[in-house]
Amino acid sequence: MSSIKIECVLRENCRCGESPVWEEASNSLLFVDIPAKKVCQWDSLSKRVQRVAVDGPVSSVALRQLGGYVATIGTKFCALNWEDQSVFVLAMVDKDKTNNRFNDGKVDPAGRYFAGTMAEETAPAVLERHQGSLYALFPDHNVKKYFDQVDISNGLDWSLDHKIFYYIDSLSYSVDAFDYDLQTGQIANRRIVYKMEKEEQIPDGMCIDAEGKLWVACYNGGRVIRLDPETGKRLQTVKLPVDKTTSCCFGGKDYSEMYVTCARDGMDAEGLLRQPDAGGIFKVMWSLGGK
Ligand SMILES: O=C(O)[C@H](O)[C@@H](O)[C@H](O)[C@H](O)CO
Ligand SMILES: [Zn+2]
Repeated sequence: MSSIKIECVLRENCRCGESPVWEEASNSLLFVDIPAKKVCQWDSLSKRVQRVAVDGPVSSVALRQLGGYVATIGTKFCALNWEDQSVFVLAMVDKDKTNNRFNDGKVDPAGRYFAGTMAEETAPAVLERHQGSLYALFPDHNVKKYFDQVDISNGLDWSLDHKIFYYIDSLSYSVDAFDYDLQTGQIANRRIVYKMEKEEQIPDGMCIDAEGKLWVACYNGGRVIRLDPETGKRLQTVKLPVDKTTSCCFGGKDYSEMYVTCARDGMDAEGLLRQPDAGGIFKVMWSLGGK
């Protein structure tokens, strides 16, 4: 067994930290604070943070090939110019659903920005149900709608051979898979690969590791879990000192570390006293010997 070290690298007090993305070129971690309407870039070398305020709840951020970023803000797919902090709207979805916003999003290996929507919450996981849909912004800026009836569109990623798309609708309490066609961006044949156990609570953000295993952040579960999508078995549990773990990504040197975001919203005063690092950015490190 290898040993694990967990460290809060940034006490950012995010209301709802989300969408951690490693930016190799700048050795930094990008993330958002959804209700605080900000996109952040934490430089892992200088430890400095840059924050860009936007005009709506920003639920995901991704790297753009041209430089700069793309982000989902409110119900809009946007381009974000980091230098002058300007936002350019690329497309809008759910025009008939004024209470909706985007939630988690990620870019597929062919440059399609997948992101799903949800009704705005009145409290964490309390919302009008079945209001969300899953979309993708294609490189030509056309938007494709995949399906609707989503409660809380959340974690997503692709298998290493790009033939499977993994997806989480949080209130289904499962991690699902679809066949994926990278050429066309089509999905098919939805099935469940993992059902959450009770203490694991609500499945939220997700990423895949170099061995093709899935890592799922468990909101209210204070942990990330490693799953084998082929057998449907949980392989590992990594507990964090905060309950509202929202998402995870690999980063750092050779992508050997994991970054985990979390939330403060929904915690009472006593909870915040017990978990003062809630809303911070956590780093998980494995000692030599791998996972
Ligand atoms: O982080 C997200 O994906 C949502 O925007 C959050 O609000 C929580 O996940 C949700 O409340 C728990 O399901
Ligand atoms: Zn999420």
